[in-house]
Parts: sequence; structure tokens; C-alpha cells
Amino acid sequence: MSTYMLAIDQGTTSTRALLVGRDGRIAAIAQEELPLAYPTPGAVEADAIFIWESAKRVIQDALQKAGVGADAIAAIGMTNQRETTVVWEKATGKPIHPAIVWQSRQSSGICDRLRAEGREELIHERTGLLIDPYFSGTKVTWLLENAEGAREKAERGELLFGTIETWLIWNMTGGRVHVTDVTNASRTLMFNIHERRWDEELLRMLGVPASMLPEVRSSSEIYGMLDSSLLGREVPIAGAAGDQQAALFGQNAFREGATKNTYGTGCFMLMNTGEKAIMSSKGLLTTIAWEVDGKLEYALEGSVFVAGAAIQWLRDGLELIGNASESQDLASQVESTDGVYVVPAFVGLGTPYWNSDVRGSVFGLTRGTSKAHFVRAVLESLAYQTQDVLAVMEEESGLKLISLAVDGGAAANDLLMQFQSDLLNVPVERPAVLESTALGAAFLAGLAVGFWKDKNEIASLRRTDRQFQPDMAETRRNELYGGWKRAVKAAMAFSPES
Ligand SMILES: Nc1ncnc2c1ncn2[C@@H]1O[C@H](COP(=O)(O)OP(=O)(O)O)[C@@H](O)[C@H]1O
Ligand SMILES: O=P(O)(O)OC[C@H](O)CO
Repeated sequence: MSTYMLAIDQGTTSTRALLVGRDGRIAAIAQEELPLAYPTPGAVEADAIFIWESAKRVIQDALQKAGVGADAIAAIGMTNQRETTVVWEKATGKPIHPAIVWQSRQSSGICDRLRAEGREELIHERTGLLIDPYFSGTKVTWLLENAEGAREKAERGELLFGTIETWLIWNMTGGRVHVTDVTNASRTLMFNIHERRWDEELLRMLGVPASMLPEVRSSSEIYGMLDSSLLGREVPIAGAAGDQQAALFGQNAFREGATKNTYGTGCFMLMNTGEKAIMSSKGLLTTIAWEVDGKLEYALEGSVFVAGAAIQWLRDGLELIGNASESQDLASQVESTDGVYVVPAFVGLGTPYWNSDVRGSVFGLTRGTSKAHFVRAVLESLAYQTQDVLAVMEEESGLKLISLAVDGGAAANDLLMQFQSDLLNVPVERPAVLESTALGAAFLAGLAVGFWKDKNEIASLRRTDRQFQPDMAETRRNELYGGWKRAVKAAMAFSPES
């Protein structure tokens, strides 16, 4: 009997492979950092071939670390940075352009065009999304308009489109399987989330031929087999979900109202809304949570584009810290930022502002501002952005949060988690396994092959690491958050389009 599920978590900044045991514990983890390219201001790209190569390496590494072979793996679960777009040639498997990363703003001109044509309402009604370069649809249009010969090849049916799980599954199956799962499809701007199908009118609007699109499948079923050339044996690929939906599943947020916040490159809060697709008028997205056993469930989402990425900027861009956890050491040298606010709008702002022109800004500097104040202000910006999201989430769902489940790389930061709890005035609960995303992918695939029996069994595996209790006076909370709101307003006032 196979001992592990293999989860592949292809995130914005790294590719990871994890072996998950029946008890929900991680037996081995292998990780490789992923370089990103910033070819023009606001554009973010990644090398799709490198992503696939890195996936192969981390799979091998994880097996080696655990000292097991492919026969120890029951099945593979996939999870991925969402929206990131790859277009490749069907015949050769070669991408026609680097992958356009979700954060990238290349297609903002195409978004302006769609807005000028008055498409906002129709797009929102059918996809639950907004017109923003974030989503895959306008990225595909951009590629077809800008990569040489792409339009003609696409019209001849020679090109394929995929988000990262599609690209990886296609490669893992030796180019035999071109599929996506419903959660990833729901982020493309081309998928009707109510009727569960690609929407021909939206495809026409975006100029995307239907022949490029993958087949849409559920989040928990066998899509195909890992080609035996990779590990010497075929292994079923049995589940897939976008990383934020996978994290929701991994946090066992199975009931309506259950909410999690993931602090990775960006920050994404998702609330399970069950079989109801709640449509937002305040900048939340309506998205598919998962499809398991023929049941489609939805979530409300607030998306923050820059969270852990701001900590990486402190490390790699400004070289103020040597590694991410040093942000906590420095920030705890001071009691507060002394009035300094950093709005890390490097690629615009998502929920609730949806402004792609605003850029990063710093406010409140004095001669006394130190490196510690500055780093603390960057760290606190993750919590303020989360507060912006939670405010609309509570308003639109009519539900009051009683505690927030957290995960993702930056959730390891105790100072940030305490500050988050203080600001929101709710307990913040951190699970023992911060890798909820990978756990979710393993669970989804594991359910498909009977590795776990049902959701109840999965829920019984959850262990809490720590609860952060709120400990801040209301006046202080209001004062701090008021400062943040002023900072965002001022940053937007600086943007050329405002
Ligand atoms: N101790 C820490 N404090 C603050 N941020 C951190 C810490 N550890 C990691 N991070 C941030 O978390 C992010 C990585 O988290 P991860 O969940 O792996 O992201 P992704 O899936 O987007 O690649 C990085 O952006 C990194 O800067
Ligand atoms: O790479 P992450 O984990 O920050 O996730 C990226 C999101 O899926 C983008 O929508």
C-alpha cells in the first residue's frame, strides 16, 4: 500500500514538492526558488520551461529526502499560483513567450478597451471577476496581439493556453492531457461560473479561439498518469486547485462562512459561501471554491497583490534585511512605526480599490525614522491590507468573523500575526502545518483515490500551532487604521490617472 500523497505547489516565488502521510504530517519537502523578470514597469514574467524543470527536480528531491521511490506515492495533487498564463505550441510544447505572471499589468490597455466598450457588468455577472490585468483572459489577448505570428497560429489551432497546473499536467503526461480544474478556470475571465462552462461571448470579446482552451474538470478526480519516463512508473494525477482554493480546503474550511487568509507573495482571504455564488458590489471576487463529488461550491475572495513580495523587496531590492525572518527581529526593535506608513502598491491595488495605476508610496518620514521603523511599516502594511479586505468581506457576507485561520510563508512571523489580531480585534489561529496549500492539494487528490475516506477524516487531522489574542485598545486601533486609510488615499491621489 502506498504511504504518501505527493503535492506539487507551484507558487509565485517557489516550486515545492511535499510528501504527505495519512496522518496529514509532512514527511519530506523540497523547494526551489523561482526567479521572476520585470521587463518593463509593472510587467512580471516567469520562465515556463524553468517552472517545469524545477517541478521535476523538486519531485526527485522530495522522494530522495524521504528515501522512497515512486511506489510509495498513491497519487499526485497539483496546486498553483493562479491566473499566470502560458501559451505554447501544441506540436513542439514550446511556450511562445515567457509566462505572464498574475501580478503583471501588461494588459491594462486591453482592460481599458473592454471598459470603454462597456463590458464591465456582463463580465462581472458571468465570471464573478472584474476587468483587471490580474486575470488570465486579457493576458491571452495581449499575447495573441504581441507575440510574433501568435494570432495566425492560434486561428489555425496550433496554440494551447493554460494556467500553471494545466502547463505542468500537460508536461507530466508527456503532452497527452490538456485539462484545467474549475477553480483555475474560474480565474480566467473566460469561464461562466454559474453555468460551469467556457463562455463563447466572452471568448469572442477577448479574441481567444476556443481551440486553445483546456478541458474543464473537477478538483478531485484522475486527469491522467504521470509519464513513466519521469519516475520509472506511472502515478495518477488525481486533484488540482488554484493555491488559494487549495489553502481553503487545506484549512478544512468546509462549512459556509469558514474563512482563511494566506500570506504568500500576495495575500488572499477566502470565505466559503457553499453552493451560493454571492455577487459583490464592493470589490470582492466571486470564485469557485472547488468541485468535489459532483458538488460545485463557491467562495468570496479579497485579493491583495503585494504582501510577502514587499518583504522580498526589503531583502532583494533594498537589501535592508538578509532574509525574510529578519523583518521580525528588526521590527520588534521599535514599539511602533512612529507614524510611518508604506503602501506597497507596486503593481496597483486589488480589493477593495482595484486601481492598477496607483504605485507604492511612503508617508510620515521624519529625521528620526530608522531602518527598524521602515521595516515595521512594510510588515504592518500586510495587516492593514488584510483589514481593508475583511471590512468588505464582513459587510457583504453579513457574517462577523470570530477567528481568522492563517497560513502561507509570512504567517510564520509572530509579530505580524499579533499585530493582525490586534488590528482586526479577533483571534488569529495558526495551524501546526503552515503549508495549507499543499495539504489542500494532497487532500483533494487523496479523496479521489480513496487515500482518505471523506472530509470528516481530513478535518480530524488538523492541529493548531498557536492562537494570537487581540490586545489593543480600540482608540489605538482606530488611530492606526485611520492613518492607513489616509496613506492609501494620498497614494491614489499621486497616481497619474486619478
Ligand atoms: N518570517 C517571515 N516574515 C515575513 N515574511 C515572510 C517570512 N517568511 C517568508 N515570508 C514571505 O513569504 C513569502 C513566501 O511565502 P509562500 O507562501 O511560499 O509564497 P508563494 O506561494 O507566493 O511563493 C515570501 O514573499 C516571503 O517574503
Ligand atoms: O503565489 P501565491 O501563493 O502568493 O498565490 C498567488 C495567487 O494564486 C494569485 O492569484
